[in-house]
Amino acid sequence: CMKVAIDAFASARYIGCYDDRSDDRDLPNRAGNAADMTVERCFQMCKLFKSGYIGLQRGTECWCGDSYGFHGRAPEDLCYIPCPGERKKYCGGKSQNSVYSGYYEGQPKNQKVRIWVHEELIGEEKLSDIINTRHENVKYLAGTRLPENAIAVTDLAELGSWADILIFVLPQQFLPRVLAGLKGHTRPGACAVSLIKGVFAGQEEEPMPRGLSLLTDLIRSNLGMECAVLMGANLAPEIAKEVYCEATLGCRDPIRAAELKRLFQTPYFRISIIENEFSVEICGALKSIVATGAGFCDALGFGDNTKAAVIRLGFMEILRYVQRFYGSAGVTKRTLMQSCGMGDIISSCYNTKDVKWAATHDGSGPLGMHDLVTTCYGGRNRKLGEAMVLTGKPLRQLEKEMLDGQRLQGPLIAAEVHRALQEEGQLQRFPLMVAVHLICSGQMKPQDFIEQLREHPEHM
Ligand SMILES: NC(=O)c1ccc[n+]([C@@H]2O[C@H](COP(=O)([O-])OP(=O)(O)OC[C@H]3O[C@@H](n4cnc5c(N)ncnc54)[C@H](O)[C@@H]3O)[C@@H](O)[C@H]2O)c1
Ligand SMILES: O=P(O)(O)OC[C@H](O)CO
Repeated sequence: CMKVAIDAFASARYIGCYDDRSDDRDLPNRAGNAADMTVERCFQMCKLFKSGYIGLQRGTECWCGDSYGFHGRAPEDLCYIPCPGERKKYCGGKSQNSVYSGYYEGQPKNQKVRIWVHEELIGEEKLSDIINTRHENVKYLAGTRLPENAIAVTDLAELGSWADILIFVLPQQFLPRVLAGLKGHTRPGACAVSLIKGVFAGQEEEPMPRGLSLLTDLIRSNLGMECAVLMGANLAPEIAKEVYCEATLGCRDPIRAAELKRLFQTPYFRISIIENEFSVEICGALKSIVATGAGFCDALGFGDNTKAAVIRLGFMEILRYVQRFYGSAGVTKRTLMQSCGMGDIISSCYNTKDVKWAATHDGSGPLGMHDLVTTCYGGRNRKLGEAMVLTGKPLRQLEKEMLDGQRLQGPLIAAEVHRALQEEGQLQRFPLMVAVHLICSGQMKPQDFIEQLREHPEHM
């Protein structure tokens, strides 16, 4: 996965009031006039120009373009003329455009999506050049043809000054660096969506606050914009194959939530919305700890009964954690029943078992999962949890050998959770998460994993 910035919105989204000049139009294409002008009407009129932006002026004029803001932003009260066909919206001022972004049915494929790529050399070629010429990310999503409107860029400042929506999908440990590159270079009115399953582990020079820090809070505070979350039982190679799946969108603003849903949802990628962003994000992070524990179970040769118990106890600990730390924020059990909760635990804990099966049967597994063997996606936490016990190798060595140097998220998150629980005197109530951390950090023998669960509070 990568960080994506896109210039399209699945419906009209107001950007702001911008100055225009009759001798040098900000949005250069005049689509026409309409006495009953509406925002949607102007989008329809601009269809011919395949523009990402529209500007409405003097109530009835419709302008189209691929950029805006050349003459600067104007005070909002200068765009005071209501649209004659929908008086709740504004259609510009005397020399100002009310600018909207969006797209209409049939157009999205023409819109450009810019993908920020951490530049790497693949042989002698730059990864960004490979993506832009061969339309394949040969390192992180090999075998999937990317659409030609997805353009790889390497300059974060350039990306930030261009994108209306910033979508973050990268391992948590790289986020601070990426935010530093974007800071001060984002567009007014831009918003963010985080797909990162993790928690902020802090940086050495900044002592951590109590409890877990959410990555979305880091995005919000660094970039000064709203940040929704999108999490689900989603393995990238399967999504690339357009296999049916679902995800949960956490977004507190119902209008933005509806817009984002229209943007992301496809016939094979179905989305449920819940308001509580925290709970969606925290579920996405904590499931990696449970998946690591499921990997221990597989390595230790316990059967399906034990693994089912581990998954359920992990599930109950996530619920307990969310209620303990985010209960006052109105989190309900409903979140855990979403794709970001139960669904994700299942996909993380079982997927690579199927991969292994597929691999040993010439790749003829029922889900055609052979691709997963060659990528570092599906169920890595389970897989490395298993390998840690089977090989006895240190985690860092396995990360080098099996994840091409990437850090595994489960152990990082488990360490943070352990710290937060210790601060609150809650270690006893979360024996599974605690045991995963102690095993990953070499403080407990894997063989003692199940011993820690015999007196689980769920059974008391
Ligand atoms: N929301 C969801 O439904 C969902 C589903 C699956 C995964 N995820 C999450 O998406 C995130 C990323 O996925 P992934 O772990 O599969 O990663 P990945 O396989 O997409 O690859 C790693 C990425 O890190 C970038 N990178 C490598 N070195 C870097 C550096 N030094 N600085 C900055 N960037 C660097 C690479 O360019 C690449 O894009 C994780 O947090 C994962 O949990 C979310
Ligand atoms: O490979 P994992 O263990 O990080 O899991 C990937 C996704 O989060 C599954 O939804």
